[in-house]
Amino acid sequence: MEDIKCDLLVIGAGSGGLSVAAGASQMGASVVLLEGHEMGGDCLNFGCVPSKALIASAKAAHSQQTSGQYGVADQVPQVDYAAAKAHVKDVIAQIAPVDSQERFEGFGVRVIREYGVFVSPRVVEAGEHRITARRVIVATGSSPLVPPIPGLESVPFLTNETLFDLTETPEHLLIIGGGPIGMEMAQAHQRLGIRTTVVEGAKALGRDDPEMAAIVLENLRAEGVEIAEDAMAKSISGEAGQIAVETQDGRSFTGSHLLVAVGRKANVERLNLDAAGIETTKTGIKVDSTLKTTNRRVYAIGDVAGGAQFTHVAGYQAGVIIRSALFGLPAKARTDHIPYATYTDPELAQIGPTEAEARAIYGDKLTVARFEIDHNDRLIAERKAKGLIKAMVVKGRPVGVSIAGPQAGELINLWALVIANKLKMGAVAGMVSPYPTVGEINKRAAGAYFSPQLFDNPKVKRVVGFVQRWLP
Ligand SMILES: Cc1cc2nc3c(=O)[nH]c(=O)nc-3n(C[C@H](O)[C@H](O)[C@H](O)COP(=O)(O)OP(=O)(O)OC[C@H]3O[C@@H](n4cnc5c(N)ncnc54)[C@H](O)[C@@H]3O)c2cc1C
Ligand SMILES: NC(=O)c1ccc[n+]([C@@H]2O[C@H](COP(=O)([O-])OP(=O)(O)OC[C@H]3O[C@@H](n4cnc5c(N)ncnc54)[C@H](O)[C@@H]3O)[C@@H](O)[C@H]2O)c1
Repeated sequence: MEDIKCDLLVIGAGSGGLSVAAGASQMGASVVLLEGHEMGGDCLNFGCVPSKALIASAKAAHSQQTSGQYGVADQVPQVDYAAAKAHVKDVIAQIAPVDSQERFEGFGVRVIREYGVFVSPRVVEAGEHRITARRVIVATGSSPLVPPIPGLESVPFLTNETLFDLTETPEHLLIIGGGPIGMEMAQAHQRLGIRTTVVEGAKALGRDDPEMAAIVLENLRAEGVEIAEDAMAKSISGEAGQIAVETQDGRSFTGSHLLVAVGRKANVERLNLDAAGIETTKTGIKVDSTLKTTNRRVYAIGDVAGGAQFTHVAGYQAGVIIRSALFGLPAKARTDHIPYATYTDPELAQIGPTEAEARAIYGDKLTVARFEIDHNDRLIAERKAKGLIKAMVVKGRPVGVSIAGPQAGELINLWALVIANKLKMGAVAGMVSPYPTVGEINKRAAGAYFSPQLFDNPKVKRVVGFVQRWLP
């Protein structure tokens, strides 16, 4: 057993752990990084990157099928599913060097490719190494939740960890779960020519504003994705190539392949957290607003910390704890300025509370400004003008924004800046956007906030009338 002492021990080389290790080592801390599986974690290997690469294949196929509207004859795309998966692997390989062991060793990080296990509040063992660190950061991520649905264990099924390795073309993909994974993968497969059915126990995209989700779901259904809602999977039967999902209300759905996408579970089992006095909750490791666990020398960040499960959240939290662990400065993690997007077509993006959530919090103080994306000239030119933006505004400041439409994930960036810096709607209204851009949507939403105050205001009309009488 080799004994190692260091300033920071980071457990998990995914989005959160790598950000801490890169930042802390380059600022002069001695850092040990443990990774039991693939460098890069879920995002690079089984999550964001492969899913967005497959969505790109699907978009290419869809463009061929829909080019007739631009005067360029439609064609039936010749999809090679295995080649699309080869493209996915190639994209992962292009990004992998950024997350590689070699790159981190170049920063001076000691990378150990083993799973870490706490043996005491300050000591972690990993293979033949015993590490004592001033501070420990648990960034072990999450894994697909496999629900205890009777029969699931007796049929072959896919999760996000195996889907991107599948090269045989499914004839009919059944997906249990209509969250972001289910809906992104449903549309991607449908566009690649694969019949797709989503079996959702409650409402598809149910975490989003229902009015915004409906815009996305309508388009997915129009493209042929079958979406069954209020369809809680109760039992599963069949065999490879012929799998049936029965729902609680007696419906039955059959497909050739099954993808299970019903949420995540935090990766805590291997850690032996009891030995370190670290408590957990139902969703992950218990942390306070500074991301400290119940062991004050140990932080938890990213998916394992049980909050919003996104790569940019893990990255943001990494910055917060570097401030506190390296410089001893107080640093609290905010959540009000965190955006997220679902990369269906159209996309769905959110920051802060939805309209219903904002009404519950702010009551009469809330104003909701809306702009129909159908009136954006650039999107009209591209025949993609469908969608909606809503800004939830309190005392002139946006607290939340919802966007359903093309490039919603890009458009929400501006609001992330505005909300992070507590800017007012006037800052967005006063900005000049180049014409014709999709980004004008944001300015139009701000305009929609001010127009009742300017155009439906008798006082303004009286003042203008008065001034006009006296102006030379
Ligand atoms: C299909 C899919 C698509 C997604 N798309 C997006 C997206 O578009 N945008 C977005 O923001 N988010 C997306 N996410 C979520 C995103 O992938 C996660 O939020 C992010 O990866 C979390 O980072 P993390 O550092 O917490 O964990 P991870 O990236 O999962 O890294 C944790 C690492 O810890 C390792 N580990 C676990 N236990 C131990 C141990 N005991 N010792 C050592 N190592 C250990 C694991 O092997 C893993 O490599 C997606 C997720 C999925 C599944
Ligand atoms: N674009 C992105 O940023 C992106 C993309 C994919 C995943 N993610 C992250 O990964 C997380 C996990 O995604 P997810 O889609 O697996 O989970 P999710 O929890 O968001 O959605 C799971 C869905 O499965 C349904 N469900 C649960 N049990 C069921 C059953 N027995 N039968 C039928 N339906 C059932 C739930 O009602 C829910 O709608 C997301 O919350 C997100 O944080 C992000």
